[in-house]
Amino acid sequence: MTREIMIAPSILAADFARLGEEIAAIDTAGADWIHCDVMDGHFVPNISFGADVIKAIRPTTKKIFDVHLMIAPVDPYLEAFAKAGADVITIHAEAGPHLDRSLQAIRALGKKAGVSLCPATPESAIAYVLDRIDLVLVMTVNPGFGGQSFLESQLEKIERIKAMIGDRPIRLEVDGGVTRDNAAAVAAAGADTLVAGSAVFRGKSVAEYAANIQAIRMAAETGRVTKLQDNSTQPLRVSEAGRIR
Ligand SMILES: O=C(CO)[C@@H](O)[C@H](O)COP(=O)(O)O
Repeated sequence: MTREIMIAPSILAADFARLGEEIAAIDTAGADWIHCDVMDGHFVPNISFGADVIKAIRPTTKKIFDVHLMIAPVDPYLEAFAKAGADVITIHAEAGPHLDRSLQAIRALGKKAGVSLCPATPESAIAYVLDRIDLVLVMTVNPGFGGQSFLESQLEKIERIKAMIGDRPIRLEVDGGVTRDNAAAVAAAGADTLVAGSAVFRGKSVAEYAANIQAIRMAAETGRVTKLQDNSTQPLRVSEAGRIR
């Protein structure tokens, strides 16, 4: 099944001092989803923000809030993120202790459930939870920091997961080091939802963010890479409300 490409800028790369304005800017610039990276300094070696920040920024946009929890344990915090306004809650297969139970809890809270795999984790980790998920997130860097280089080794894993998904209504999201230069390969491997932090938030203006988002989208949709100086000429196309489909 071919799905519409969604671009999900990671606000980890935004200016935190102006977070609300930055989210409004990427909304105007054509972001489909808003990707929120939650880090606990335990599961990953960095601390970002928690449910209170998500609650505070929720009113700045109507776009889907795609919340990626890089935390362990996760179960005690699911309700807080659901109440804060997350639409999709993605947890790590490695975070434990009981992936199946946590995924059921996310759906019981009325949210879309996602599962993420670190680069060293094989796709077999999700074999028995496919009926419990709405999204798989393949990490193409080791989680914890923005601005790292894309791990090419993960392309094969994306292809394998795409085959496992088959016709199931599950989105295949890729996160880490995604740029206009590798977006075509990522989409060709089977990804339909592309997270990008540094590659979107480079520049300062809404126009620059829009050009960055459009260049990633064009590469993913057409397989053609847009050169940096060319992208201001590309028409801006925003998908309809960034719905999950
Ligand atoms: O979850 C993570 C990192 O742990 C990602 O969402 C990165 O924040 C993406 O940033 P770039 O690699 O695109 O700069």
